[in-house]
Amino acid sequence: RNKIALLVPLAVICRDSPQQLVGVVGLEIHAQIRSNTKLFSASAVRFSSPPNSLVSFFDASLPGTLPVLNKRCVEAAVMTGLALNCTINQKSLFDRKHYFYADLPAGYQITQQRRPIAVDGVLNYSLMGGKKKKNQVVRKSARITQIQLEQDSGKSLHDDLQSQTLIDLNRAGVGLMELVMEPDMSCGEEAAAAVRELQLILQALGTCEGNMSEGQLRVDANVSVHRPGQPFGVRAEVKNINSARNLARAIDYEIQRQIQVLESGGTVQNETRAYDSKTGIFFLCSRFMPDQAVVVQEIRDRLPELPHVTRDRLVHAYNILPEHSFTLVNEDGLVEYFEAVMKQTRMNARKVIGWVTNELLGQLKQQDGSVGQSPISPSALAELLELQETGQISSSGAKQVFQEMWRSPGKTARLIVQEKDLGLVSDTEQLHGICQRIVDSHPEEVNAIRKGNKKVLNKLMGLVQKETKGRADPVLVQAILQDKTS
Ligand SMILES: Nc1ncnc2c1ncn2[C@@H]1O[C@H](COP(=O)(O)OP(=O)(O)OP(=O)(O)O)[C@@H](O)[C@H]1O
Ligand SMILES: [Mg+2]
Ligand SMILES: [Mg+2]
Repeated sequence: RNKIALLVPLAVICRDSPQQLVGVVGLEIHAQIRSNTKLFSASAVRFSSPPNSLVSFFDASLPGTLPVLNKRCVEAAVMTGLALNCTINQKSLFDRKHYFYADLPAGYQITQQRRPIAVDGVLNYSLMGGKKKKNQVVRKSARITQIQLEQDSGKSLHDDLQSQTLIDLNRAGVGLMELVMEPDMSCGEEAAAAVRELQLILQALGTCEGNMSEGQLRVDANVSVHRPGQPFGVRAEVKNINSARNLARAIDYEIQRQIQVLESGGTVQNETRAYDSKTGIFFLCSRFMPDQAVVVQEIRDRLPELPHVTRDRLVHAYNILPEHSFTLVNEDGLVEYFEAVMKQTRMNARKVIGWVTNELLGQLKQQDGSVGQSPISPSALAELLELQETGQISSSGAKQVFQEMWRSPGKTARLIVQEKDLGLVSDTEQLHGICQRIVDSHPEEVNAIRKGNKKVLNKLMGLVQKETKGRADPVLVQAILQDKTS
């Protein structure tokens, strides 16, 4: 069950060329449904609880117990299906998938195969690419064959010292959505971008927490290679991947491996699981209860703003670049932070983006922190930006203040400007004096300016700023220097 992929960082270029063998990738994604109770029983769903403390008779498959379908799980799957442009089947059926494994006490998993809850969807996602590489948003899509509701299995805990395996059934019966996708992708980078987008959508919907390292989102990658125009090759399955980055690496490694196998005259083996005989239908026999009805239209009305809509909205509302909308949406809490700052400052959005993505994210990345842990609140940052915007401090001064605010949380920008004497020097007389000294000591530059080389003026402005440690009011300095060199 635990095929471990050997991970070697390799990049596969996502490009079609008629002679070359290229990768074909289809994902199966298991998303644990965010719900208080399991799919068919009232046991609680919780992580890191004592082993076997969340197990009802049904979860342990004791005879005489019956499943009761959890409405919340159905709603989550319907909502996810709607967000992914699926058709919702008004009537769907459960099937039994029989296989024998210690952490599956019934000997079968209740899943959906023939008539799943949602079908025919599409996941739209984007990559950073383009000719100049990585500065253009390239839009892609991958079709979703179906979304099926199914039970999670228990967990096997291997005790190597005593060479025995212990079973924890806390996870047995937790609701999963399996998203089966068409083989529409061609390399690891695409798969990773698609999974990241899906993760954002699930989190926006609240139907799955989407944490890959905790196993809430598990991705199996089916990988094959072929020559474009030819039928697909035999697929191998790569499992147990715990991050989007490792997913990309594992897929690219597998594509390269298969290309090498084929080019050296070998054949790719279809590595399938031993336990997937798909027999038997399971009917959920229950009386119709009106309060248990799931109304698709009601869920459609409740859909929250999805990540691609958020990105479009940000681009239009603030006139920012598409790539910046990706940065904002990708970082948990950053959209809210940015919009809160925007409400409280007159500074232009693109300048604010610079502050948020360079200064704020830069600091957070250094400390491996999240936006929620920023010692500088949106309103504190807005206050600082206002000082810059109204010409009370220069942009380099503002950056110094930012660093100081980071070090001493609670101190306002205004206070730091006072304490450190970082305010802009706009005392005309004082600036006149400084400018005169610079003009007197640089006759060649002044001559060049008088002959029409206006660029040299910037050099003089730089010298004034050097003398005032970047605190001179740039507008005033420019006016004074222009006057003195005309
Ligand atoms: N030639 C191929 N190359 C790459 N991927 C493929 C190819 N053919 C099918 N796939 C992908 O394989 C996956 C098949 O998933 P599906 O759940 O239907 O069957 P399974 O893998 O046999 O079942 P299980 O759920 O037990 O893993 C899909 O994601 C599909 O896109
Ligand atoms: Mg599979
Ligand atoms: Mg499958």
